[in-house]
Amino acid sequence: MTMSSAKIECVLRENWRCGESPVWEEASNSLLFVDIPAKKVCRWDSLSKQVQQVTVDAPVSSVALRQSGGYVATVGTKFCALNWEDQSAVVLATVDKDKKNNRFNDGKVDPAGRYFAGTMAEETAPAVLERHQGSLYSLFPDHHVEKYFDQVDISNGLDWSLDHKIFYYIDSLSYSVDAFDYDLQTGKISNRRSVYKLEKEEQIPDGMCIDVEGKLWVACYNGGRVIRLDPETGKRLQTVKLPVVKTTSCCFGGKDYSEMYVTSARDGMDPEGLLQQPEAGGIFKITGLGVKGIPPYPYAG
Ligand SMILES: O=C(O)[C@H](O)[C@@H](O)[C@H](O)[C@H](O)CO
Ligand SMILES: [Zn+2]
Repeated sequence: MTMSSAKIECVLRENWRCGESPVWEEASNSLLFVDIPAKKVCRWDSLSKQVQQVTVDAPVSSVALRQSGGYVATVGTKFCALNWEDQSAVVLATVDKDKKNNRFNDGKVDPAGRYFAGTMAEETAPAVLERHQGSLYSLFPDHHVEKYFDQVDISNGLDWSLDHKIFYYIDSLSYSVDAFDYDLQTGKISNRRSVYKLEKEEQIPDGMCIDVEGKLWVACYNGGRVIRLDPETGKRLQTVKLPVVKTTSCCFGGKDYSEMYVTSARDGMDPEGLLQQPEAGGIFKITGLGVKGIPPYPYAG
């Protein structure tokens, strides 16, 4: 597989502690993302190169567009609506009320406008946490929450097939990319199976997105790469290495969604690693991949 034309550029070197949940906002030519432990939602304007930030009151693990304006975000164990202008967050629903050590992790909106996000126990160090404490949820447009399953270790990447009939999901510590049958009408999932098991050097699967050919891109935490997978054959099609090891998530954006943006983390790195990887915690842009992505779905509530 050729990948020689891919070009990688660090577009933002503000050394985020744990960048996550990149989302392209076409209307503002911007990349939204979060810094989880810094409790920040960030918006990088790709034209002016300026970053705006909104600080919330708990770790913020994902952000998504909202059809009626503004954004939604998962903050602590709350689904919130975020007003960018006045920097206010309004709670729409709370989960895991009996689990004080839990927080949300990755989240994404489905093609019908439901906001899916899963939880995990708070980590004492990267990937070190009480196991099986998380669950997967979705916030419907009417603000009610449905729970899909529990026993999750680190709820992470998620996306839907182009025909909306499959939901792809990563529980990081299973080292697997899984698929479910998806019923877009009801938002129900069934028939869980694995479509790809990570190889040792690929390390921990984290964020994920789909491209226009229906192939999956998975950011490999500690693996310093994004990999492209064919969920039908279970084969890896491509590996793109980045100059930092803690690659956390990826999305397509830019003109016609022809660029890929990759977030990264610096939390958990020792001083020597930070010296060797000064761009750790930066945001990267990959061009020349030769495949495009699709626009993110906005939350419909
Ligand atoms: O970014 C996330 O999804 C988690 O919140 C992170 O803490 C790491 O991914 C995790 O440590 C590695 O699995
Ligand atoms: Zn993640």
